[in-house]
Amino acid sequence: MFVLNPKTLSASTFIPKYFIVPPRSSIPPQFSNFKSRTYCKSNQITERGVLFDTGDTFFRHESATGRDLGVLSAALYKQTKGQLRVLDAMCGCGVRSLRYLIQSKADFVLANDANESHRRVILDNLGQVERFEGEQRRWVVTHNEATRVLTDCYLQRDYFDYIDLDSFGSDSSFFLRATFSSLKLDGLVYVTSTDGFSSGGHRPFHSLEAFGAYVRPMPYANELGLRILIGGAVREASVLGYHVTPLFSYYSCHGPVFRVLLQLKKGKLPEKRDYGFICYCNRCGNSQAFSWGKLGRISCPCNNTIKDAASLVVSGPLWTGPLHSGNYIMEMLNLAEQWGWVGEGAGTGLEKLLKQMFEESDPRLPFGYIKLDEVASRAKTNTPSISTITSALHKEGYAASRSHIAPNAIKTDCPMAGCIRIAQELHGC
Ligand SMILES: C[S@@+](CC[C@H](N)C(=O)[O-])C[C@H]1O[C@@H](n2cnc3c(N)ncnc32)[C@H](O)[C@@H]1O
Repeated sequence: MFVLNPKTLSASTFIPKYFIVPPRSSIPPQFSNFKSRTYCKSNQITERGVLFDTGDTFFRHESATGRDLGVLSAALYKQTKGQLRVLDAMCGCGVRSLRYLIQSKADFVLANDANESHRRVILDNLGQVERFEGEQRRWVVTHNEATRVLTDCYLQRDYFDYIDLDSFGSDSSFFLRATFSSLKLDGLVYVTSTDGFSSGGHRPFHSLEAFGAYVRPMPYANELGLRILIGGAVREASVLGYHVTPLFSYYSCHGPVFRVLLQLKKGKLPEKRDYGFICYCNRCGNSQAFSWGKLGRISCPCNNTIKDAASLVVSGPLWTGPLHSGNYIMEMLNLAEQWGWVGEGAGTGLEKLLKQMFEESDPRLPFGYIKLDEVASRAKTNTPSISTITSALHKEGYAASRSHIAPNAIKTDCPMAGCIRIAQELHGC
């Protein structure tokens, strides 16, 4: 699709064509399903002190935490790079665009939604920015199909610092190549998937199409949802000669919603072992990650071999590396503290989440999580409490943490047999 890479050509000025709105008939049929689903009738809502109207657009209160994380990361970008141009490619009522302008102090936001009927509510919401700040307009609203907007920006060498892709299902994969083409190097993409069927391994051929990963049922399905989303992005970036790494990954059961913040860099993935396959053994409950070279020769320490396909399950290729950067999560937590979003009187949700993400970023912790119900059923005991089993694991020198993805699970480098033994010892067996 893209032959020239203008990022490597000299920069030139251009006249943005954002106001050109194509007739609806120019939207390809696969994107014609733009009817807004009204989850919340026209009403005014305040999110972290920002007032906006949801109109008749698709809006979910439950996504507020995902929006908080986006706003924090965009603000950190602005603080470190000194500039911030955001493309909110599927803006709905424009709440994110508004928050990027007001809270992240974006220099410019292009708010796009293919559904033209959202125009009034988006304009009203973003119109507040000038009313309160009395400054020149820093935003533009368009109603194009997202790939067209992204491709136009790429062709005009109008690169963005931060692109928010908040699409339905597994659609985001469709936009990734055009997104990476219109993003600055070191720029950030905040991408969403709501495809819980693929991560559950219920439609491996669909996940293959959408994310390039053949996924089969495994106990840590919701982590797989994040890993196939990142893995799909790694694949798309590599086609263009780039690589991406996640700064944070966030799962919310409301939807479900999988969100990752990716940073674009030039060249190949530095750590090849971060992209590969994972294998789960139904017989012993252990998991392992492995690269292309070992595919076909995989066996489990319990002597289960790939020939016993029913009990040794392989998924991939997908992202097998870290889900978060610990340092980055700390920076987000510090900023959230400065803004009064965490700490005394701020509610515990965001603080708890960021602290759990920080714990999960311990490099000793492998991919996946172990559900304590599975430990209990293998150990034939009652389910141990998370705090008891994690402190027992720490005492034995293992790394162990909660998982923000699954409330009744732990992440640990202790093999399943060790967890079973500890659970039995805790119950005096
Ligand atoms: C999940 S909603 C966005 C919600 C919004 N970002 C928020 O946080 O409230 C997805 C939006 O994408 C729009 N949309 C769907 N497919 C699109 C496409 N191909 N191009 C542009 N917009 C699209 C829909 O009209 C819808 O408003």
